[in-house]
Amino acid sequence: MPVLTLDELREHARQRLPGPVWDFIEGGSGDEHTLRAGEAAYRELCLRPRVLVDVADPDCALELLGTPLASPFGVAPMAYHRLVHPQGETATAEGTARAGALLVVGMFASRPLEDIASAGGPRWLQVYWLRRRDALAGLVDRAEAAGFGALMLTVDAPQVARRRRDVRNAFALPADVTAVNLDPGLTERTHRATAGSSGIEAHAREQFDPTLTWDDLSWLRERTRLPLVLKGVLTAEDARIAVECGVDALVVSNHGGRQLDRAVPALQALPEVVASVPESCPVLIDGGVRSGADAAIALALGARAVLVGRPVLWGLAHAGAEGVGQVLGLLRSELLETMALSGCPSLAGLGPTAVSRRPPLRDHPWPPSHGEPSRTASTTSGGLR
Ligand SMILES: Cc1cc2nc3c(=O)[nH]c(=O)nc-3n(C[C@H](O)[C@H](O)[C@H](O)COP(=O)(O)O)c2cc1C
Ligand SMILES: CC(C)CC(=O)C(=O)O
Repeated sequence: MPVLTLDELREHARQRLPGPVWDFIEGGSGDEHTLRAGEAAYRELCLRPRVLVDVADPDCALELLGTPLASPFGVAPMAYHRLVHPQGETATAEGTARAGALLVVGMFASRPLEDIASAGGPRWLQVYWLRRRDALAGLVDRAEAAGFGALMLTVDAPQVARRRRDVRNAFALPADVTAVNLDPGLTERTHRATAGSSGIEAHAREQFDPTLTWDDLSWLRERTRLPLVLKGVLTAEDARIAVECGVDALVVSNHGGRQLDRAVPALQALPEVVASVPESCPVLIDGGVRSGADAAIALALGARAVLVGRPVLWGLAHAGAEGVGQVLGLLRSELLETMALSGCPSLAGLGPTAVSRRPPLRDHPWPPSHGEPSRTASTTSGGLR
């Protein structure tokens, strides 16, 4: 039976993975409020389809920071793919390359960068700011040598948030899953949970540098010729500073609800970030994208591309490279269908007027007063406000 929805893949993955690994992937921080709100934000919006437009040949290819992509989808950086499949990131890279999507490899990848690069698809590297600046520098040099197209610095994790599922499960990495691109001394702590802390949280508290400020960015900016992308920006204020600091692109993200609980949903933050940066600074988004229609909504509100996290791990757990290809292929075909049925055959045609906020039910007078101007005309007829 072919897999028709991401939810089906999720269920296959849930059945296959050990409970604590499933919880590590699916879980969020705190009360998981932001985790739930991230997906729900997409359900609050609707598409405003236009009709009688030639949609015989919808096209969703694009170029992002010089990287050509078959669709505006990328794999969000995620640690330790070998937790869900023995081939880990090399299988993810194969599936992503076949789909012509972007792969953002995590600093805590469980396969060597050079092996991942051999799949040949478009790839960027994500890093955290470690106390050991030499380890960060070494990775940047390797990424350049291995043909990575950009460097993404995650800035929403001065420390890793408490994720209660992981604390309850005393989650720690199995001995055969490690961040192989870093010196073993740096990652040894991930294998040991202690009372009240998962191995991952304890490791990050030791290794992540919480003193990082905007002033430090110049070190990284000068260290690499690669475009620099900041991941984890949620406000217009920070977006403006990032551009002043020479950042080339932004990812609007709350880390999939895994860092600050009660942080604003990424979709809600997107318009203010887009409005505060120049056109030359692409804005990406991640968190809660579960269908091509979700992606269409984010693109209409100004995202240049959409990163997808957990669903890619569901596909990887289910069927390795093939499963990753299924996830990205499904999203691309759903997006193309949404574009065709909305009367938007090109990404350029997807703008804010393609989206409308779903008005609360009480705003629909019933029975309708035909001929009377609708009380809700302003919310239903002019796109998103
Ligand atoms: C298992 C897992 C590991 C992650 N590891 C990282 C990481 O190493 N670096 C990072 O910047 N974000 C990491 N993230 C966050 C993702 O990049 C992304 O922001 C989030 O998963 C997007 O939400 P989604 O899963 O709803 O698509 C991780 C997410 C998950 C689920
Ligand atoms: C190793 C972790 C810090 C990876 C991460 O960012 C996450 O689990 O969300």
